[in-house]
Amino acid sequence: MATRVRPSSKRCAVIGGSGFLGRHLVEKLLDRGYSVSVFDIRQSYELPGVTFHQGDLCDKQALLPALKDVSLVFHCASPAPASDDRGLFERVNIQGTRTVIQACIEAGVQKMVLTSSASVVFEGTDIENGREDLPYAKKPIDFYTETKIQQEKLVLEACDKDKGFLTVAIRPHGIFGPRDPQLVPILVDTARRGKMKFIIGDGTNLVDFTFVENVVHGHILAAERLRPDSPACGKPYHITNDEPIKFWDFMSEVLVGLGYAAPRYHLPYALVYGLALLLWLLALILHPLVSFKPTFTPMRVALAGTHHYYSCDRAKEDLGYKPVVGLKEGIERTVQSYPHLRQGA
Ligand SMILES: NC(=O)C1=CN([C@@H]2O[C@H](COP(=O)(O)OP(=O)(O)OC[C@H]3O[C@@H](n4cnc5c(N)ncnc54)[C@H](OP(=O)(O)O)[C@@H]3O)[C@@H](O)[C@H]2O)C=CC1
Ligand SMILES: CC(C)=CCC[C@@H](C)[C@H]1CC[C@H]2C3=C(CC[C@]12C)[C@@]1(C)CCC(=O)C[C@@H]1CC3
Repeated sequence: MATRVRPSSKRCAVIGGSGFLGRHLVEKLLDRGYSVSVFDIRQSYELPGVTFHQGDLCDKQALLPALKDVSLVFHCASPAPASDDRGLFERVNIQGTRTVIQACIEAGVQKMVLTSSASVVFEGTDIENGREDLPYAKKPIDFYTETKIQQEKLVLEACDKDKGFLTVAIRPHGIFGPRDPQLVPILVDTARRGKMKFIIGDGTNLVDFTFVENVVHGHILAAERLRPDSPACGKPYHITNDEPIKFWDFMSEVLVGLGYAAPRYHLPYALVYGLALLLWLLALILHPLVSFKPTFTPMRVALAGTHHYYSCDRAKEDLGYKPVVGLKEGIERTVQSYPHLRQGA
Protein backbone atom coordinates (compact mmCIF):
# COMPACT_ATOMS: atom_id res chain seq x y z
CA MET A 1 0.00 0.00 0.00
CA ALA A 2 1.35 3.46 -0.92
CA THR A 3 2.01 5.64 2.11
CA ARG A 4 0.59 9.14 1.94
CA VAL A 5 3.23 11.85 2.35
CA ARG A 6 2.19 14.26 5.11
CA PRO A 7 2.12 17.73 3.53
CA SER A 8 4.79 20.11 4.79
CA SER A 9 3.31 22.62 7.26
CA LYS A 10 5.19 25.42 5.49
CA ARG A 11 3.48 24.76 2.17
CA CYS A 12 0.18 26.55 1.69
CA ALA A 13 -2.28 27.60 -1.01
CA VAL A 14 -3.98 30.96 -1.46
CA ILE A 15 -7.20 30.78 -3.46
CA GLY A 16 -7.78 34.31 -4.77
CA GLY A 17 -4.04 35.01 -4.44
CA SER A 18 -3.98 37.35 -7.45
CA GLY A 19 -6.43 39.78 -5.81
CA PHE A 20 -5.78 42.77 -3.54
CA LEU A 21 -5.79 41.01 -0.16
CA GLY A 22 -4.56 37.70 -1.63
CA ARG A 23 -1.37 39.19 -3.03
CA HIS A 24 -0.51 40.97 0.25
CA LEU A 25 -1.10 37.67 2.04
CA VAL A 26 1.15 35.80 -0.41
CA GLU A 27 3.95 38.35 0.09
CA LYS A 28 3.81 38.03 3.88
CA LEU A 29 3.67 34.23 3.74
CA LEU A 30 6.83 34.22 1.60
CA ASP A 31 8.52 36.54 4.15
CA ARG A 32 7.64 34.00 6.83
CA GLY A 33 9.26 31.13 4.95
CA TYR A 34 6.18 29.48 3.41
CA SER A 35 6.15 28.25 -0.15
CA VAL A 36 2.90 29.27 -1.78
CA SER A 37 0.62 27.84 -4.42
CA VAL A 38 -1.76 30.48 -5.81
CA PHE A 39 -5.07 29.51 -7.39
CA ASP A 40 -6.98 32.28 -9.14
CA ILE A 41 -9.06 32.90 -12.22
CA ARG A 42 -6.33 35.30 -13.39
CA GLN A 43 -2.59 35.70 -12.87
CA SER A 44 -1.64 39.28 -12.06
CA TYR A 45 2.07 38.97 -11.07
CA GLU A 46 5.02 36.62 -10.76
CA LEU A 47 7.12 36.01 -7.63
CA PRO A 48 9.90 33.57 -6.75
CA GLY A 49 8.55 30.90 -4.38
CA VAL A 50 5.03 31.11 -5.84
CA THR A 51 3.48 28.56 -8.20
CA PHE A 52 0.46 29.84 -10.10
CA HIS A 53 -2.54 27.72 -11.03
CA GLN A 54 -5.09 29.52 -13.15
CA GLY A 55 -8.70 28.30 -13.04
CA ASP A 56 -12.21 28.65 -11.70
CA LEU A 57 -12.61 27.52 -8.09
CA CYS A 58 -15.93 25.91 -9.02
CA ASP A 59 -13.91 23.30 -10.93
CA LYS A 60 -12.58 20.66 -8.52
CA GLN A 61 -10.31 19.05 -11.10
CA ALA A 62 -8.66 22.43 -11.71
CA LEU A 63 -8.25 23.00 -7.95
CA LEU A 64 -6.69 19.67 -7.00
CA PRO A 65 -3.20 20.22 -8.52
CA ALA A 66 -2.94 23.53 -6.60
CA LEU A 67 -3.64 21.68 -3.33
CA LYS A 68 -1.12 18.89 -3.82
CA ASP A 69 1.16 18.51 -0.73
CA VAL A 70 -0.50 21.55 0.86
CA SER A 71 -1.45 21.46 4.56
CA LEU A 72 -2.99 24.94 4.84
CA VAL A 73 -5.41 26.75 2.52
CA PHE A 74 -6.46 30.41 2.59
CA HIS A 75 -9.68 31.01 0.63
CA CYS A 76 -9.97 34.71 -0.18
CA ALA A 77 -11.55 34.63 -3.65
CA SER A 78 -14.89 36.27 -4.34
CA PRO A 79 -16.48 38.23 -7.16
CA ALA A 80 -16.25 41.98 -6.44
CA PRO A 81 -19.26 43.36 -4.47
CA ALA A 82 -19.80 45.99 -7.19
CA SER A 83 -20.74 43.32 -9.76
CA ASP A 84 -24.13 42.82 -8.00
CA ASP A 85 -24.67 39.64 -10.06
CA ARG A 86 -26.75 37.25 -7.96
CA GLY A 87 -26.07 34.19 -10.17
CA LEU A 88 -22.31 34.78 -10.10
CA PHE A 89 -22.19 35.27 -6.30
CA GLU A 90 -24.22 32.09 -5.73
CA ARG A 91 -22.08 30.08 -8.12
CA VAL A 92 -18.71 31.24 -6.77
CA ASN A 93 -19.33 32.00 -3.08
CA ILE A 94 -21.73 29.14 -2.29
CA GLN A 95 -21.31 26.29 -4.80
CA GLY A 96 -17.65 27.16 -5.37
CA THR A 97 -16.91 27.16 -1.65
CA ARG A 98 -18.54 23.70 -1.33
CA THR A 99 -16.19 22.57 -4.10
CA VAL A 100 -13.18 24.12 -2.35
CA ILE A 101 -14.05 22.26 0.88
CA GLN A 102 -14.45 18.93 -0.98
CA ALA A 103 -11.18 19.47 -2.84
CA CYS A 104 -9.36 20.30 0.42
CA ILE A 105 -10.64 17.16 2.13
CA GLU A 106 -9.80 15.04 -0.91
CA ALA A 107 -6.28 16.51 -1.11
CA GLY A 108 -5.60 15.91 2.59
CA VAL A 109 -5.49 19.60 3.55
CA GLN A 110 -5.55 19.98 7.35
CA LYS A 111 -6.48 23.65 7.86
CA MET A 112 -8.59 26.19 5.99
CA VAL A 113 -8.83 29.91 6.71
CA LEU A 114 -11.76 31.68 5.02
CA THR A 115 -11.85 35.42 4.37
CA SER A 116 -15.41 36.22 5.34
CA SER A 117 -16.64 39.76 6.06
CA ALA A 118 -17.87 41.69 9.09
CA SER A 119 -20.80 42.70 6.88
CA VAL A 120 -22.39 39.27 7.42
CA VAL A 121 -24.15 40.82 10.45
CA PHE A 122 -24.85 44.25 8.88
CA GLU A 123 -28.43 45.06 7.82
CA GLY A 124 -27.98 48.75 7.00
CA THR A 125 -28.58 49.96 10.56
CA ASP A 126 -26.09 50.97 13.28
CA ILE A 127 -23.64 48.41 14.70
CA GLU A 128 -21.48 49.75 17.53
CA ASN A 129 -18.65 47.57 18.83
CA GLY A 130 -20.40 44.49 17.39
CA ARG A 131 -19.16 41.14 18.65
CA GLU A 132 -19.09 37.83 16.80
CA ASP A 133 -22.18 36.58 18.67
CA LEU A 134 -24.42 39.02 16.75
CA PRO A 135 -26.82 37.00 14.56
CA TYR A 136 -26.26 36.82 10.81
CA ALA A 137 -28.19 39.53 8.95
CA LYS A 138 -31.76 38.37 8.34
CA LYS A 139 -32.10 40.92 5.55
CA PRO A 140 -28.59 41.20 4.07
CA ILE A 141 -28.01 44.47 2.22
CA ASP A 142 -27.04 42.88 -1.11
CA PHE A 143 -26.43 39.56 -2.90
CA TYR A 144 -22.72 39.74 -2.07
CA THR A 145 -23.45 39.81 1.69
CA GLU A 146 -26.19 37.17 1.36
CA THR A 147 -23.74 34.72 -0.22
CA LYS A 148 -20.87 35.64 2.16
CA ILE A 149 -23.18 34.50 5.01
CA GLN A 150 -23.84 31.12 3.36
CA GLN A 151 -20.14 30.78 2.56
CA GLU A 152 -19.07 31.40 6.15
CA LYS A 153 -21.63 28.90 7.48
CA LEU A 154 -20.42 26.22 5.05
CA VAL A 155 -16.78 26.66 6.02
CA LEU A 156 -17.34 26.77 9.78
CA GLU A 157 -19.69 23.78 9.69
CA ALA A 158 -17.02 21.79 7.80
CA CYS A 159 -14.66 21.97 10.80
CA ASP A 160 -14.19 18.37 11.91
CA LYS A 161 -11.51 17.50 14.48
CA ASP A 162 -12.10 13.76 14.05
CA LYS A 163 -11.41 13.96 10.34
CA GLY A 164 -8.42 16.25 10.92
CA PHE A 165 -9.90 19.14 8.90
CA LEU A 166 -9.93 22.41 10.88
CA THR A 167 -11.53 25.66 9.73
CA VAL A 168 -11.74 29.26 10.90
CA ALA A 169 -13.19 32.47 9.37
CA ILE A 170 -11.70 35.95 9.43
CA ARG A 171 -14.17 38.83 9.18
CA PRO A 172 -12.34 41.99 8.09
CA HIS A 173 -14.03 45.32 7.51
CA GLY A 174 -13.26 48.13 5.07
CA ILE A 175 -9.88 46.85 3.89
CA PHE A 176 -7.65 49.57 2.43
CA GLY A 177 -4.02 49.89 1.42
CA PRO A 178 -1.67 50.00 -1.57
CA ARG A 179 -3.03 48.36 -4.75
CA ASP A 180 -6.65 48.33 -3.51
CA PRO A 181 -8.73 48.49 -6.68
CA GLN A 182 -11.91 49.68 -4.97
CA LEU A 183 -11.97 52.05 -2.03
CA VAL A 184 -9.53 54.81 -3.08
CA PRO A 185 -10.25 54.53 -6.84
CA ILE A 186 -14.05 54.83 -6.24
CA LEU A 187 -13.49 57.76 -3.92
CA VAL A 188 -11.21 59.60 -6.36
CA ASP A 189 -13.51 58.89 -9.29
CA THR A 190 -16.43 60.32 -7.30
CA ALA A 191 -14.34 63.41 -6.41
CA ARG A 192 -13.22 63.92 -10.00
CA ARG A 193 -16.87 63.89 -11.09
CA GLY A 194 -17.54 66.68 -8.56
CA LYS A 195 -19.76 64.44 -6.38
CA MET A 196 -17.69 64.49 -3.18
CA LYS A 197 -18.98 67.81 -1.85
CA PHE A 198 -21.59 66.35 0.48
CA ILE A 199 -21.61 64.61 3.84
CA ILE A 200 -24.52 62.23 4.26
CA GLY A 201 -26.09 62.75 7.71
CA ASP A 202 -24.36 64.64 10.52
CA GLY A 203 -20.96 63.09 9.74
CA THR A 204 -20.41 61.58 13.17
CA ASN A 205 -20.95 57.91 12.28
CA LEU A 206 -18.03 55.69 13.29
CA VAL A 207 -16.72 52.96 10.99
CA ASP A 208 -13.83 50.48 10.91
CA PHE A 209 -11.33 50.83 8.09
CA THR A 210 -8.65 48.16 8.27
CA PHE A 211 -5.17 48.45 6.81
CA VAL A 212 -4.49 45.43 4.62
CA GLU A 213 -1.37 44.33 6.55
CA ASN A 214 -3.47 43.98 9.71
CA VAL A 215 -5.92 41.77 7.85
CA VAL A 216 -3.02 39.63 6.63
CA HIS A 217 -1.63 39.44 10.18
CA GLY A 218 -5.02 38.23 11.47
CA HIS A 219 -5.16 35.50 8.80
CA ILE A 220 -1.69 34.20 9.57
CA LEU A 221 -2.26 34.20 13.32
CA ALA A 222 -5.52 32.29 12.85
CA ALA A 223 -3.79 29.72 10.63
CA GLU A 224 -0.86 29.22 12.98
CA ARG A 225 -3.07 29.03 16.12
CA LEU A 226 -5.55 26.62 14.53
CA ARG A 227 -5.02 23.27 16.26
CA PRO A 228 -7.46 20.59 17.46
CA ASP A 229 -7.28 21.99 21.04
CA SER A 230 -7.60 25.64 20.00
CA PRO A 231 -10.75 27.71 20.71
CA ALA A 232 -10.46 29.01 17.12
CA CYS A 233 -11.80 25.78 15.57
CA GLY A 234 -14.99 26.50 13.63
CA LYS A 235 -15.19 30.13 14.82
CA PRO A 236 -15.39 33.54 13.11
CA TYR A 237 -13.10 36.43 14.15
CA HIS A 238 -13.46 40.17 13.55
CA ILE A 239 -10.18 41.67 12.40
CA THR A 240 -10.06 45.45 12.28
CA ASN A 241 -7.64 48.28 12.99
CA ASP A 242 -9.36 48.56 16.39
CA GLU A 243 -9.51 52.34 15.86
CA PRO A 244 -13.03 53.22 14.64
CA ILE A 245 -13.01 56.54 12.81
CA LYS A 246 -15.76 58.85 11.56
CA PHE A 247 -16.54 57.63 8.02
CA TRP A 248 -16.34 61.19 6.69
CA ASP A 249 -13.04 61.94 8.48
CA PHE A 250 -11.49 58.90 6.82
CA MET A 251 -12.80 59.98 3.40
CA SER A 252 -11.56 63.54 3.99
CA GLU A 253 -8.06 62.41 5.08
CA VAL A 254 -7.63 60.31 1.93
CA LEU A 255 -9.07 63.02 -0.33
CA VAL A 256 -7.01 65.84 1.17
CA GLY A 257 -3.90 63.63 1.12
CA LEU A 258 -4.39 63.21 -2.62
CA GLY A 259 -5.00 66.96 -3.17
CA TYR A 260 -8.83 66.99 -3.38
CA ALA A 261 -11.20 69.08 -1.26
CA ALA A 262 -12.90 67.42 1.71
CA PRO A 263 -16.73 67.16 1.59
CA ARG A 264 -18.39 70.07 3.44
CA TYR A 265 -22.14 70.32 2.93
CA HIS A 266 -24.54 68.13 4.89
CA LEU A 267 -27.48 66.26 3.35
CA PRO A 268 -30.14 64.47 5.47
CA TYR A 269 -29.52 60.71 5.56
CA ALA A 270 -33.19 59.75 5.00
CA LEU A 271 -33.42 61.97 1.91
CA VAL A 272 -30.28 60.53 0.26
CA TYR A 273 -31.24 56.97 1.18
CA GLY A 274 -34.75 57.48 -0.29
CA LEU A 275 -33.29 58.92 -3.52
CA ALA A 276 -30.80 56.06 -3.80
CA LEU A 277 -33.64 53.56 -3.36
CA LEU A 278 -35.67 55.30 -6.07
CA LEU A 279 -32.70 55.31 -8.44
CA TRP A 280 -32.03 51.63 -7.75
CA LEU A 281 -35.68 50.77 -8.51
CA LEU A 282 -35.54 52.84 -11.72
CA ALA A 283 -32.36 51.05 -12.81
CA LEU A 284 -34.11 47.71 -12.11
CA ILE A 285 -37.26 48.63 -14.07
CA LEU A 286 -35.41 50.20 -17.01
CA HIS A 287 -32.77 47.45 -17.09
CA PRO A 288 -33.97 45.78 -20.35
CA LEU A 289 -33.95 49.16 -22.16
CA VAL A 290 -31.07 51.14 -20.66
CA SER A 291 -28.28 50.00 -18.41
CA PHE A 292 -26.83 52.43 -15.85
CA LYS A 293 -24.98 51.90 -12.56
CA PRO A 294 -25.82 54.62 -9.99
CA THR A 295 -22.91 55.79 -7.76
CA PHE A 296 -25.31 56.22 -4.86
CA THR A 297 -26.74 52.75 -4.25
CA PRO A 298 -28.81 52.21 -1.05
CA MET A 299 -26.02 49.94 0.22
CA ARG A 300 -23.34 52.59 -0.27
CA VAL A 301 -25.49 55.25 1.36
CA ALA A 302 -26.07 52.95 4.34
CA LEU A 303 -22.31 52.29 4.59
CA ALA A 304 -21.62 56.03 4.43
CA GLY A 305 -24.28 57.13 6.93
CA THR A 306 -24.46 54.55 9.75
CA HIS A 307 -22.16 53.33 12.52
CA HIS A 308 -20.55 49.99 11.70
CA TYR A 309 -17.60 49.09 13.85
CA TYR A 310 -16.71 45.84 15.52
CA SER A 311 -14.96 44.54 18.61
CA CYS A 312 -11.89 42.38 17.95
CA ASP A 313 -11.61 41.27 21.61
CA ARG A 314 -12.17 37.63 20.63
CA ALA A 315 -9.23 37.76 18.18
CA LYS A 316 -7.09 39.41 20.88
CA GLU A 317 -7.98 36.73 23.43
CA ASP A 318 -7.87 33.59 21.25
CA LEU A 319 -5.31 34.54 18.59
CA GLY A 320 -3.14 37.12 20.36
CA TYR A 321 -4.15 39.63 17.67
CA LYS A 322 -3.02 43.25 17.84
CA PRO A 323 -2.93 45.55 14.79
CA VAL A 324 0.61 45.92 13.43
CA VAL A 325 0.03 49.19 11.55
CA GLY A 326 -1.89 52.13 13.06
CA LEU A 327 -4.62 53.95 11.12
CA LYS A 328 -2.61 57.16 10.65
CA GLU A 329 0.38 55.33 9.19
CA GLY A 330 -1.92 53.11 7.09
CA ILE A 331 -3.61 56.15 5.54
CA GLU A 332 -0.24 57.84 4.86
CA ARG A 333 1.20 54.74 3.18
CA THR A 334 -1.97 54.30 1.13
CA VAL A 335 -2.02 57.92 -0.06
CA GLN A 336 1.68 57.70 -1.02
CA SER A 337 0.99 54.58 -3.07
CA TYR A 338 -1.44 56.28 -5.47
CA PRO A 339 0.62 59.03 -7.19
CA HIS A 340 -1.41 58.52 -10.39
CA LEU A 341 -4.67 59.33 -8.56
CA ARG A 342 -3.48 62.69 -7.19
CA GLN A 343 -5.35 65.85 -8.21
CA GLY A 344 -3.84 67.05 -11.48
CA ALA A 345 -1.91 63.82 -12.21
N1 LIG B 1 -11.98 44.57 0.17
C1 LIG B 1 -12.66 44.66 1.30
O1 LIG B 1 -12.88 45.74 1.86
C2 LIG B 1 -13.21 43.41 1.95
C3 LIG B 1 -13.03 42.16 1.37
N2 LIG B 1 -13.51 41.05 2.01
C4 LIG B 1 -13.29 39.72 1.43
O2 LIG B 1 -11.90 39.57 1.22
C5 LIG B 1 -11.65 38.72 0.11
C6 LIG B 1 -10.64 39.37 -0.81
O3 LIG B 1 -11.15 40.61 -1.24
P1 LIG B 1 -10.32 41.56 -2.22
O4 LIG B 1 -8.90 41.20 -2.16
O5 LIG B 1 -10.78 42.93 -1.93
O6 LIG B 1 -10.95 41.12 -3.63
P2 LIG B 1 -10.26 40.98 -5.04
O7 LIG B 1 -11.37 41.05 -6.05
O8 LIG B 1 -9.14 41.93 -5.20
O9 LIG B 1 -9.66 39.50 -5.00
C7 LIG B 1 -10.41 38.33 -5.21
C8 LIG B 1 -9.69 37.46 -6.22
O10 LIG B 1 -10.48 36.27 -6.44
C9 LIG B 1 -10.57 36.05 -7.85
N3 LIG B 1 -11.75 35.26 -8.20
C10 LIG B 1 -13.02 35.67 -8.33
N4 LIG B 1 -13.80 34.66 -8.72
C11 LIG B 1 -13.00 33.57 -8.83
C12 LIG B 1 -13.24 32.22 -9.21
N5 LIG B 1 -14.44 31.79 -9.59
N6 LIG B 1 -12.20 31.36 -9.20
C13 LIG B 1 -10.95 31.78 -8.86
N7 LIG B 1 -10.67 33.06 -8.50
C14 LIG B 1 -11.70 33.94 -8.49
C15 LIG B 1 -10.64 37.46 -8.40
O11 LIG B 1 -10.45 37.50 -9.79
P3 LIG B 1 -11.20 38.70 -10.62
O12 LIG B 1 -10.64 39.98 -10.10
O13 LIG B 1 -10.87 38.41 -12.03
O14 LIG B 1 -12.66 38.54 -10.28
C16 LIG B 1 -9.55 38.13 -7.60
O15 LIG B 1 -8.27 37.90 -8.15
C17 LIG B 1 -13.01 38.44 -0.52
O16 LIG B 1 -13.48 37.19 -0.09
C18 LIG B 1 -13.90 39.53 0.05
O17 LIG B 1 -15.23 39.08 0.16
C19 LIG B 1 -14.15 41.13 3.21
C20 LIG B 1 -14.35 42.33 3.80
C21 LIG B 1 -13.90 43.57 3.24
C1 LIG C 1 -16.03 50.43 5.77
C2 LIG C 1 -16.43 49.83 4.50
C3 LIG C 1 -17.27 48.62 4.54
C4 LIG C 1 -15.98 50.33 3.36
C5 LIG C 1 -16.27 49.65 2.08
C6 LIG C 1 -15.68 50.31 0.88
C7 LIG C 1 -16.73 50.93 -0.04
C8 LIG C 1 -18.08 50.32 0.13
C9 LIG C 1 -16.70 52.46 0.18
C10 LIG C 1 -15.38 52.96 -0.39
C11 LIG C 1 -15.64 54.32 -1.00
C12 LIG C 1 -17.00 54.65 -0.46
C13 LIG C 1 -17.77 55.76 -1.04
C14 LIG C 1 -19.13 55.79 -0.90
C15 LIG C 1 -19.87 54.65 -0.31
C16 LIG C 1 -19.00 53.53 0.30
C17 LIG C 1 -17.73 53.34 -0.50
C18 LIG C 1 -18.01 52.87 -1.92
C19 LIG C 1 -19.94 56.93 -1.45
C20 LIG C 1 -20.51 56.50 -2.78
C21 LIG C 1 -21.07 57.27 -0.48
C22 LIG C 1 -21.87 58.43 -0.97
C23 LIG C 1 -21.02 59.61 -1.33
O1 LIG C 1 -21.27 60.72 -0.96
C24 LIG C 1 -19.83 59.32 -2.15
C25 LIG C 1 -19.05 58.18 -1.55
C26 LIG C 1 -17.84 57.84 -2.38
C27 LIG C 1 -17.01 56.85 -1.67
